[in-house]
Amino acid sequence: MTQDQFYPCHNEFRSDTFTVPTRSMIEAVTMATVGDSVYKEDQDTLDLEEKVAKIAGKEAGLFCVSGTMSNQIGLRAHLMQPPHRILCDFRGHVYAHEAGGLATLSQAMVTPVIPSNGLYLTLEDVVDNYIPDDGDIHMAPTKVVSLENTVHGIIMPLEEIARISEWCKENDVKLHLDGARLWNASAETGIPISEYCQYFDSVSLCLSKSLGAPIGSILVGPRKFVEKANHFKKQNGGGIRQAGMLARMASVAIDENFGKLKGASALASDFAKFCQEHGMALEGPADTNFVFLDPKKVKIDPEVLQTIAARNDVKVMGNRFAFHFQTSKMAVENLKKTILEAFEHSLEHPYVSSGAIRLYHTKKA
Ligand SMILES: Cc1ncc(COP(=O)(O)O)c(C=O)c1O
Ligand SMILES: C[C@H](O)[C@H](N)C(=O)O
Repeated sequence: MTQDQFYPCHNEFRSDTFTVPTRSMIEAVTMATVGDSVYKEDQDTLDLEEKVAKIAGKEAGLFCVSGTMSNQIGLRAHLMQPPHRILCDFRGHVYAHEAGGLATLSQAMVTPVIPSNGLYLTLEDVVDNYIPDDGDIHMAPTKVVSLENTVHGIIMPLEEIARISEWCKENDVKLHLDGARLWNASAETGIPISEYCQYFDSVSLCLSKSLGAPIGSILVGPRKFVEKANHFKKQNGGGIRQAGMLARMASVAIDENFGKLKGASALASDFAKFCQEHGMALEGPADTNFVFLDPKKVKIDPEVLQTIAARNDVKVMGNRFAFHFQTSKMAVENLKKTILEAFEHSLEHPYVSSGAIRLYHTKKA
């Protein structure tokens, strides 16, 4: 990537959601169909839904404006009659970052579980926290287990997913995957998306994160399930009219950028190694495109980090550093300079956070 080819987000480490449409995506818009996708009359949208459903090995797909929408309407479509609850990782986006949607749209309780291995949920974590539907009127029974892969950039092993899936089937519990970054896991492991998805009743696959599409996620699952989820999509204002332009861009994103995900992970691994070599502890392994510093051990003041980052022309947020196919190597070097300066400052002035450690530290976010 030469200087004049830098993407506007080349120095963006807050999230891979900041990736921007490529020239080919923008050019594709001029050929997009313009049917009304609420009436299922937009061919490009139908083609994208079918394409991703096929990639996932599922019957049907539903284009949604966001990952939050595809997760929340998917979980809602699984949940029939309150009182009920979902079980998920305490870091799970469906619980931690979707504005309490489970409580409002699904009237659901949540069991947020801290993984006993510190990495990802195991079957034992699920069984130890599951509430059976046994008539006990004090309880809200567990009706859905919602996993996330990757979770904080960590790849959940297929074997563990298979164990949880088998148990869910035996116990009449639905299994959903927030697969916002399943693409990243698949790129790293070489395991096809469909092999991961086979274990789930539903999967939300984001196109607007590491793949670089401007908007969109696809919820995949059985056709009847997707039809019901579409009902909730419309109910919540997600019925988009001429979605073909967005669908076209997303389709190009899949075709052109999936192969670039490993490169982003390589940049993340390099940065993780740099941090560790300079005495900074990670919160977990940098399996894919995220590096999380352990905020309990690396006591960097987020505001100090932001000030130093601005001086070095990089954008950061909290203790997470995101890498994507539009990240420049120059920006990674500036990030290393930034974190080193902030870490050295913290050794003299350790930061103690008050309240929950949150991903969003900056007032602007
Ligand atoms: C793991 C995960 N799931 C779901 C979402 C929601 O996606 P969106 O921001 O498009 O609502 C995000 C956000 O990037 C995410 O990180
Ligand atoms: C957490 C935030 O909502 C967004 N999903 C991100 O990963 O940046």
